[in-house]
Amino acid sequence: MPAIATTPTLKGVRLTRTYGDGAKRRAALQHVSLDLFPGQIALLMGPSGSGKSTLLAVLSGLLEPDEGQVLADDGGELRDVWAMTQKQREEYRLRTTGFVFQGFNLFPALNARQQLEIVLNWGGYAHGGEARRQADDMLDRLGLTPNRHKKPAQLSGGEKQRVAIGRALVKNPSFVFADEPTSALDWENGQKVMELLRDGAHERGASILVVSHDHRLLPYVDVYYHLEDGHLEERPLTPPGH
Ligand SMILES: Nc1ncnc2c1ncn2[C@@H]1O[C@H](COP(=O)(O)OP(=O)(O)OP(=O)(O)O)[C@@H](O)[C@H]1O
Repeated sequence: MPAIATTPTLKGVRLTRTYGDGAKRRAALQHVSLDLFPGQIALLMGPSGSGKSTLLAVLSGLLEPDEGQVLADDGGELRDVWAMTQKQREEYRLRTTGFVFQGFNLFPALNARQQLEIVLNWGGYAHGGEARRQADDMLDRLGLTPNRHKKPAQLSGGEKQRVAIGRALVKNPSFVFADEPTSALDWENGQKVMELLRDGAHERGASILVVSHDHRLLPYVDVYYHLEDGHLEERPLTPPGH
């Protein structure tokens, strides 16, 4: 188990988010605070409708909270994500954040290598031959070299999710947010995906937050949060008595 830094790279501070108006008003998050650390993979679980996707969207700069702050380490300085202009926030997200979704969200017209190259091109990380080299290097780590010329329609679910993880990690992001990354996969491929995400945290120093319903993911993470009715608590990784 690697040493996890003691200074958080992302701090969610007393986050509250409600949906609807009047009698239909409902709090999806109520004063939720949590810290994410570099080199750490965290799991967020909770019943359906407990606010997991809302928390992920707020922390990743996609959904504005009604109250509270999201403070992110950006170049050694803690910045309030929701005090940035929209343009600053988009630039910050592009520079610092990778996403992995249940439905893979790959570009249908691009092959595996191009899915990674385009991220490097758009973010200005690498171009031309250098982008291709970095994309191929990541595909090799993911065991996808024989598939690098295939488009999503020619890949299995597990292969598509591995490409999606490569796309999230190739720019060496500070944060990776993964929403149900294993739920469309069989358990064998689900385990591979969790190993790759764990390596992304432990070897590349990313802060990774995985949202899932699946307790089998617990052995792959460093910390476990349970969300219920908009309230968050940290729980032990090993249940009492084990
Ligand atoms: N856009 C919206 N408008 C109104 N209510 C919403 C909206 N998005 C979410 N909610 C409500 O907020 C609560 C939390 O939803 P959220 O999607 O964050 O939960 P979740 O834990 O991710 O659920 P699941 O595990 O089913 O994906 C739910 O009661 C949901 O119905």
